[in-house]
Amino acid sequence: MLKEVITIVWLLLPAYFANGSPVIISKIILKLRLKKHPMDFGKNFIDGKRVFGDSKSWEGFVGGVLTGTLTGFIQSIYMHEMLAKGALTGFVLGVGAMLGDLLGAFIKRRLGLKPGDPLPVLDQLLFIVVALVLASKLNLIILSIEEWVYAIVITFLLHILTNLIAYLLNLKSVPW
Ligand SMILES: CC(C)=CCC/C(C)=C/CC/C(C)=C/CC/C(C)=C/COC[C@@H](COP(=O)(O)O)OC/C=C(\C)CC/C=C(\C)CC/C=C(\C)CCC=C(C)C
Ligand SMILES: Nc1ccn([C@@H]2O[C@H](COP(=O)(O)OP(=O)(O)OP(=O)(O)O)[C@@H](O)[C@H]2O)c(=O)n1
Ligand SMILES: [Mg+2]
Repeated sequence: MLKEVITIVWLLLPAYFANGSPVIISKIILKLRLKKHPMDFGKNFIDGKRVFGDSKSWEGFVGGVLTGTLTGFIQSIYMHEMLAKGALTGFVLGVGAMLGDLLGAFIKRRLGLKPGDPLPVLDQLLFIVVALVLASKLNLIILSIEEWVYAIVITFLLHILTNLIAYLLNLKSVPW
């Protein structure tokens, strides 16, 4: 059981770090009094609400993808595997995580939820589902049904834990 958990967390680590990094990157940008650039350029969707909202910035997205890529690259050094494959897998998991997060924000805005409002399950899981679907479509990571179940349960629990930590560390204004 523990072996499976560690294997899955190791596999998903680029997506985890990609998803967690915008929180830290945002804090750094704020501390440096720099400006974040919203991915929707401040525009509204046809329903008159913001497309994604100010919570989705280009800096966070690019930072997340770079963090995922770097994580995959470092993993392949540690595992003495092909560096290019590790970086590519990290890049794909990073892009998938950021796209999943973006899709979540799009859905939440359509539902009239403000940035930071909770949407349980979607908040915790959409990023990893999109990352894994993208990685499997590109034949980089193919999980069995059992591994999918592990991935969903572990991510759900880790997301709650890390968001609580981020809140306690004053990195997020909400613990979710
Ligand atoms: C890896 C294993 C087996 C266990 C990890 C146990 C654990 C609790 C690690 C703590 C990770 C950590 C450093 C937390 C600090 C708080 C923090 C900054 C969390 C990130 O933000 C929370 C959340 C944002 O999600 P949301 O935008 O969707 O609301 O991120 C959720 C993250 C996950 C679900 C995956 C778990 C995350 C990790 C294991 C590591 C997170 C890594 C970082 C935050 C470092 C980012 C690196 C750079 C370069 C800034
Ligand atoms: N592409 C991204 C993703 C996240 N973030 C930063 O990371 C924080 C936490 O991300 P998340 O929890 O996904 O956003 P929420 O604040 O919950 O907003 P939303 O309801 O849109 O998910 C965001 O507030 C934002 O400061 C960012 O700048 N750019
Ligand atoms: Mg959130």
